[in-house]
Amino acid sequence: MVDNQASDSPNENNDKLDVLKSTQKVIHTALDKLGYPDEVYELLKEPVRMMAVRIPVRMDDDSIKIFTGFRSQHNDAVGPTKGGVRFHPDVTEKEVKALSIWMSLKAGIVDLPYGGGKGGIVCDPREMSFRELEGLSRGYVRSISQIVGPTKDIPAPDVFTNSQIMAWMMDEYSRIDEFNNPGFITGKPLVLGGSHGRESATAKGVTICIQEAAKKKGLDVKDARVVIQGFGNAGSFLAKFLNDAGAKVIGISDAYGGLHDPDGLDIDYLLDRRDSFGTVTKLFKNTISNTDLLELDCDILVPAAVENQITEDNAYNINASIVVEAANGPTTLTATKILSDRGILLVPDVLASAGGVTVSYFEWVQNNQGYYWSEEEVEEKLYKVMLKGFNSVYNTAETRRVDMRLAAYMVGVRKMAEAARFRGWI
Ligand SMILES: NC(=O)C1=CN([C@@H]2O[C@H](COP(=O)(O)OP(=O)(O)OC[C@H]3O[C@@H](n4cnc5c(N)ncnc54)[C@H](O)[C@@H]3O)[C@@H](O)[C@H]2O)C=CC1
Ligand SMILES: O=C(O)CCC(=O)C(=O)O
Repeated sequence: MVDNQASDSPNENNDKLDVLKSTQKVIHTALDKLGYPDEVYELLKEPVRMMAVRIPVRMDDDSIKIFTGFRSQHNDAVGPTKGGVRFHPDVTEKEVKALSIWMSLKAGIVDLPYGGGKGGIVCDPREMSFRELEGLSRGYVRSISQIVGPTKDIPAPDVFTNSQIMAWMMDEYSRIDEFNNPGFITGKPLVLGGSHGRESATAKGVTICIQEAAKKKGLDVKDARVVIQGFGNAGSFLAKFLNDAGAKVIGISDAYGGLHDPDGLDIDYLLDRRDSFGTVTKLFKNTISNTDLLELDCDILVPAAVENQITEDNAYNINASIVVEAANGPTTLTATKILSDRGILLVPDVLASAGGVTVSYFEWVQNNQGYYWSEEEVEEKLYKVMLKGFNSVYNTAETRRVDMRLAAYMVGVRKMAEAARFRGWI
């Protein structure tokens, strides 16, 4: 039996889905286990900076709509903050804060010279035109321009944002700065200083974690049955990589439902038919719910969509021996404990999804030096970084007898705490 970070009392039901509270709880436990005093927790439990903005956008019908956006900078002791921008109707200030804390932890685990940042806008880009999205992207950059920049805070893509949106944001920032500034943002198109391999980097990193986790469980990926929730940037590339590696992808889903075929889905066909928001199931009559998808009998389950998908309500019904979190925050703390007690190996988000920010770092380095790397160089470097991150978390979990999430927090928080101490902040 390993030590788990969570044990909620029954009257704390809402708190269990509060991603900020739960991440604070694990940070506290991780710092305690590492022997840091309480001041360190007081510093790290909230972002050092949080900006809320109101963005007016002229819509296609000539009306003006005001959108709410956020940029959270968790901690910049190690270096500039870094993290994606999410366009989603469910974005909240608390969620963006938690997402920025997770970015700090990722940077610590894969040893990047960054702290964590994250942004979000409350909107549904699936219902906006191309021109309205451009107005919103540019308006967001104007609103946050004072606190971001290539040596301050570097945005990137996340849910429902892509390389086109990064291009508009880079162009707007370059106009404000009166200087062509590709290092302001990552995840750009290649012709604007993007990096080879960034688009598929998150899925590549997840694939490396799956391969390593499978070895630990004595499972061969090419014999594995895989279920993936989410068919966007992370989920669709992952389906492709695993399918190409010989695994049988038997279930995938998007926001509207899931597809299941115990003999394996035709991934190349689905990739061809998905839209730019990762929607594909609308084209099919025989779909299953996301709830049923998560409970399918499989070897490897990958939540690659949104938060709070595996909770105490379904954790006992998860039918996989390995769960690898491509999404940020898909499993609650209570569910983490249930899965761990059931002997399911859970590779946590802050490790598994760190491939994206790793190649974003490579993109920023290439922009700063004006010298660009081949796809092979990027892949080789990403593999080394992810393997090292996986091993340090796995070994910490083994030696400290804690679950992989707590181990990842222990590895991730240390660099930040040390940097803050050397700077004389605590
Ligand atoms: N894009 C990146 O580089 C990185 C993404 N992530 C995380 O991976 C997850 C997925 O992100 P992306 O693939 O980039 O987003 P995306 O926008 O490309 O795709 C999102 C997918 O999730 C589905 N989805 C949205 N809401 C859903 C819901 N309520 N239930 C079920 N499915 C839903 C969408 O239909 C789509 O298939 C997020 O948690 C994100 O933060 C983590 C690290 C890096
Ligand atoms: O590529 C980046 O800088 C950030 C990616 C991101 O937002 C994430 O890992 O959640």
